[in-house]
This record gives sequence, structure tokens and C-alpha cells, in this order.
Amino acid sequence: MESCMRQVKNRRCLVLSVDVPLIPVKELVGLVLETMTYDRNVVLHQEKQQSRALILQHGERQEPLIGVYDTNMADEMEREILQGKGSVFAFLRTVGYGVYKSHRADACFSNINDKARYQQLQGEKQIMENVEIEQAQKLILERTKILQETELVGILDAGGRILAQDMTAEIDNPPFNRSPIDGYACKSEDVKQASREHPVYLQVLEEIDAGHYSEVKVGKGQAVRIMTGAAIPEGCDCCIMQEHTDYGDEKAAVYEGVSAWTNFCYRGEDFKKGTLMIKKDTKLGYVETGILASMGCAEAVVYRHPKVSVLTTGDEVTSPGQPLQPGKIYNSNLTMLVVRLRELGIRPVLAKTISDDPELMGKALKDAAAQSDLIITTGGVSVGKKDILHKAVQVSGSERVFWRVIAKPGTPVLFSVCEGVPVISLSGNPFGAAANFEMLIRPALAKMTRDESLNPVVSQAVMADPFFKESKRRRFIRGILKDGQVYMPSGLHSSGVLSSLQGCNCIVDIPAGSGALKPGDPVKVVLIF
Ligand SMILES: Nc1nc2c(c(=O)[nH]1)N[C@H]1C(S)=C(S)[C@@H](COP(=O)(O)OP(=O)(O)OC[C@H]3O[C@@H](n4cnc5c(N)ncnc54)[C@H](O)[C@@H]3O)O[C@H]1N2
Ligand code: MOO
Repeated sequence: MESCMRQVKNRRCLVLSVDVPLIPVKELVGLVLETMTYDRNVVLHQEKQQSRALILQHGERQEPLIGVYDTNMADEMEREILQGKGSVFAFLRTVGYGVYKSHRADACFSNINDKARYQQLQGEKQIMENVEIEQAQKLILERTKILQETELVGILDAGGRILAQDMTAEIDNPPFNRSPIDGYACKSEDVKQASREHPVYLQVLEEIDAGHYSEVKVGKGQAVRIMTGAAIPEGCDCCIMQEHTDYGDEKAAVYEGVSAWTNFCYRGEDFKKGTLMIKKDTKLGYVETGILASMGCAEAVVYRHPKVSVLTTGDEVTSPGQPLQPGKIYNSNLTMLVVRLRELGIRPVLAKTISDDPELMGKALKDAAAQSDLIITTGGVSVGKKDILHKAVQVSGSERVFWRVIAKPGTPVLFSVCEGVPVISLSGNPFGAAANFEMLIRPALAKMTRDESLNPVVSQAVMADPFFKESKRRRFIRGILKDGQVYMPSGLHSSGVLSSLQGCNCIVDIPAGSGALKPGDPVKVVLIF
């Protein structure tokens, strides 16, 4: 420090030792700002400056090597080095110092000198507990990447995909003036006066069917026999429905006149060459793919599918189809989540069950991270001895971001990031997992894929049935929404019960502090679609 102080030109120097890599930058900013406040008070209020050094304190601990020092103290430092023991505190006591109090966790200021400790502390430092659902969504979205890679797919397979480039028409559609009816194309001037009593007779030059093209020029008193979808030849400005003629082959009697441009579809009336037809990032449905086809596109460049992995944990879970041993339960979460993803157009790349072994799960997370954009797990996130996700996340070297949301069910959801891949660990209780899927995973899928329709849709409704429990905490319950009214399913509302979710199409979002709900009470619902 002494030699640094001799070199620097500034009046002050921010000192930070090299082995506190987890210190939040905001704390350094806080230190600097506090020094500036001192300066301002000195100038404005002619206060005596309190100290020549301001160091950081967290809890009871003061950190002399995290601070802002006046740089004119090199001589005093040298004296301590030569005459004392060279202790920074001893020096500080002689010159006097102030403290900047940080309220961050101690782990932020840990001395770290090896990688394993760094990874361990990084997890401990950043975990946030008991977050609101909205904050949880934000924390997940901040760590969710938007997919950039694209692929070329045949137009028949492009439905449901997100277009990765602007699509501009290279042709006019229709590519020619065309007849919207079966009949005769002619000059409107010729038939203006036609009626049943006084038919107008036209000379029929030829017949043009859909798919054929004629260079013929139609003159005064002339017509062509024309079919729906066929190109109207030069010289004509209208078409007469055949029902208003005598169907003549060489000569046709016209019984009803029309004005100019009647029954006449213009070239390019659907779209003109050069028009931007479908914008990048549009979800292609049947209409958009149909438009692309009408533009002549056989293929489309779309963003690649997201790669989502589902890992369920639990020594008690048994795959369906296997005999059920005492104490075991069938694994419903894996099927439920895989099929839910498929319903949303996402095909999971990995779906498996891991036993309650943190090392195995840690390894499984790393393996999954290598092949996924998002990992969903269920079970093992609460506080029990076998709630192995916490350890598994550490084993995998993941960054833990938050644990627990302030809502029921699905409270113990844990969010971490394994090698850059978000890992959303849902509770093992099937309805807890299902509710969290709708609230936390859908937004991540929407961001990743740019598919806005994957976002949860919130609506207002009115309770049709009562819900008897009061809700001290925010509570999600399943419901059946019909014509703006929410009916309660028969069966239990417990988070461990899946069967009563059958037939439900919404989750009622009951705010914390609500009493029992009565019929007629307005409620917010999240649609399950
Ligand atoms: N002492 C406390 N105990 C519990 C608390 C608490 O705060 N203190 N929280 C409770 C809440 S709320 C929930 S939710 C659960 C969450 O537990 P986990 O997420 O750790 O999940 P597990 O214990 O592994 O399983 C819970 C439940 O779900 C069944 N399960 C698990 N996986 C599946 C699956 N794939 N298919 C079907 N069913 C599954 C499992 O057998 C358990 O019955 O913790 C409470 N406890
Ligand atoms: O949060 Mo738990 O999913 O209530 O039962």
C-alpha cells in the first residue's frame, strides 16, 4: 500500500485486496460515495474531515484492505513499516479512520484463495430466500438466454415455429388479373345496356380455363369464355356471370350489364412484390405458413427448438409399469411435465429419474446442462434429510439464485444455474410442481423461444363456488373457469393430490391475507391452456 500511495497522483485511492472476488461492486460504489459525502460536508458545512481513511465493516468485522485512503499518508505508512510491525490496523489507529457499514452477508467479503472455495461461497453468497413469485420470474428471466441458432424447415413443418427472418414477397399475388367467376370476360362499355328484353350479343374468341394463359386481345363487341381463377386477357375490364348469358359458344347473349371492374380481381390485390409479409420473430400458424406458401416459399428459416431436460428425484418414486414395492409411489411428475412441455410444442431432450443421492444428482445436472437450454427437476428441495437438491446443486458447481417463493403450494422451489443453464427445481408435490410450471417455467420458455404465447395469461373472474380456507400466505388453487365463473373441482386441494386437477383450466391466485372466498368474490386467475 505504501508503495502504491507513492505512485498515485489522485488525492484518494480505493484499496481492495485481491482475494475478495465476491465483493459486490455496489459496496465499492457505496464506499466511494460515502467519502464524497464527507467531502461535501467539509465544503458545505465547514466540517472538519473526520478521517483520512474509510474502511468497510460487515457485522462486527472491519476490513482494512477494503477502503478509501488518502494518498498523502505514505510517510506515515513507512514509519509503521520501519518502526512498528507493519500492521494496517496499527497504522490506521495512529491516523484515525471511519467505517462504512455494509449490510451484505459475510460471505461476500470472504478471503478466497482457491477455486473450490470460490465456487462454494459463490453459491452461499447469492442465494435469496422467500421471494415473491414476480421476483422469482424476474430472477429466472435474467438468467434465461434467448435462443439464437436457426434451422431451415419445410413449410409443412414450420407451423408452431418462430420465424427467424423477415419474409418479403417476391411476386405479386395473384400474379395476373383473374376472374372470380365462371362466365365471359369482355368490355363493360359493350354490355352496359344489356337486359333480358334487349340482350347484347358478343363474339366469343376462345375459352380460357384456370391454369391457362392467353395472349389474345379482346376488342369491341368481343369476349372470351372464362373460368374462375383464369387470367383475364388484355382488353377486358369485367366478367359476366354465365348465369346472366345464354352460355353461347361462338356467340353469347348477355342479359345483364355490369360496370367497369366488376368481377375483376387485380393482379397483386392479395399482396404486391416487395411487401414485407411476415416479420422476423412471428410465430407461424396455419395462416402465416399459408401466406408463405402463397409467396412460393417451400422452406422457412426458424429458430431451433429449445432443449429442455426433466429430472425427477426420489428413492420412493417408481416408474409406471413397474411393480410397486411397500413405501413406494408411482412417478407422476415426470410424465406430467414431459407431456405438458409437449402440449406447449416443446419436446424434452432428456427425461429421467435420479435416486436421492446428491453426488449422482450433481453429476446428472452437469450432464443435463451439457445438452440443455433449461433443466427442470422435481423433489428434494425442502428441508428434509433427503432433500438432496441443495447439495447436488453445490456438487455440480451451480450458482444458487433463490430458494422458496412466498406462495403455496410450490413454496420450496429452488433456482440455480448450472454451467450457464437455468435449473428450476420444483417441489415433489405434483400440484406444487404443476402450479410452479405455469408461473415460473412458462415465462422462461417464452423468453427462450421468443414465443409470447407461452407466457402465462392472467384474467379476472368471479368465484362461482366457495373456497373455505383462509389464505394467510398467497395461495394458488386449481379451478374450472367457465363464462367468467370459477368452479371448484371435487376432490382435495392438497398439493400432493393430482387427481383433482383433472378438468381444471385455471389457477386462482389468492392474495395473502384473504379470508375464505364466497360465490361472487372477484378473483385473479392464471389460465392453463
Ligand atoms: N419440516 C418441513 N417439511 C416440509 C416443508 C417444510 O417447510 N418444513 N415443506 C413442505 C412443502 S410445502 C413441500 S411442497 C414439500 C416439498 O418437498 P420436496 O420438494 O423436497 O419434495 P419431496 O419431499 O421429494 O416430495 C414431496 C412429496 O411429493 C412426492 N413426490 C416426489 N416426487 C414425485 C414424483 N416424481 N411423482 C409423484 N410424487 C412425487 C413425494 O413422495 C412426497 O410425498 O415438503 C414439505 N415438507
Ligand atoms: O409448497 Mo408445498 O407444494 O405447499 O405443498
